Amino acid sequence: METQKGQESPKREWSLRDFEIGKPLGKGKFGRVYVAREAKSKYIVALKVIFKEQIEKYKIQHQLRREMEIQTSLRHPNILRLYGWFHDDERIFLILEYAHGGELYGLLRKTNYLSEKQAATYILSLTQALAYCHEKNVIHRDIKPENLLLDHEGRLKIADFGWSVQSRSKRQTMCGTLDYLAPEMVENRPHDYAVDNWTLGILCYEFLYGIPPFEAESQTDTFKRIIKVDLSFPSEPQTSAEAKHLITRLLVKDSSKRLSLQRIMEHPWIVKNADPSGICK
Ligand SMILES: CCc1cccc(CC)c1NC(=O)n1cc2c(c1)/C(=N\C(=O)c1ccc(N3CCN(C)CC3)cc1)N=N2
Repeated sequence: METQKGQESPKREWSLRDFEIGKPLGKGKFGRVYVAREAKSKYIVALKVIFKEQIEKYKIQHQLRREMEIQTSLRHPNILRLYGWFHDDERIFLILEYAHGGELYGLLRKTNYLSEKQAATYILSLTQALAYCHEKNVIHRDIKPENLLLDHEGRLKIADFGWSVQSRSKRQTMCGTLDYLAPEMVENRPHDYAVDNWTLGILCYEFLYGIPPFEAESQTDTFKRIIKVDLSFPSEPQTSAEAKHLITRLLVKDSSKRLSLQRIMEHPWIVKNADPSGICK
């Protein structure tokens, strides 16, 4: 945590005794996430509890280690902080930034779809976070609405460790949904940074229409629609030509032809609609 003067607190050894545990935020295959309060500073965090026997069982120690090292090294306003971690005999505890606003997915479900200003603001935040990740050679953040949180001011936070912990409020199709995967991913071809540009196109469409563009009854049909880039825009709700232009320039099968992150930030729809502060009231 930052101390009052805002400089980093020294790397100290944390333990469960340092925290008062609150209500569970979600649960799943590897463990649960709770609200927690650090006893001395009263600082609110989210505590992700992962069971060691689950990690041994699924042989993912190194993946977890890599994800934790990446997450600890990332410092960006739109990426959820991992402050530190500790463990006891049977569990590993991740001390995470607490996002008071909950899941963006919840907001999307409640309002069906977002305004162009809100959608553009979140796409800009995601683009800036991804540009930062790509600078640090981190690709393929698993960005789908279920992995996006909102802080107390409504600022977007990418909250994934590439670590699927299923929580109650997640879509059933969540586990293994193909909706967000680029053609090169679903065709199991080598993928690079440009998969994230594709996913930004998917999310922009879903923010504006409330459903991902290639949604279909079965995974096989979604698969077919993705590799065909079978993209069409519903007549409702009305969206601007610029918004459709941006989506069309991202959902391109040839990954080298997708709009770059820099060009997304300069796109007329983003420049006109996004709130640079990342907060759109
Ligand atoms: C939930 C466990 C899980 C499974 C899979 C992936 C992820 C990453 C998003 C997670 N979450 C995770 O790691 N999380 C790390 C987190 C975190 C989750 C979180 N907050 C919440 O989950 C949350 C949810 C609802 C909330 N509401 C308050 C306002 N109300 C009106 C509505 C409810 C407020 C906060 N803060 N850091």
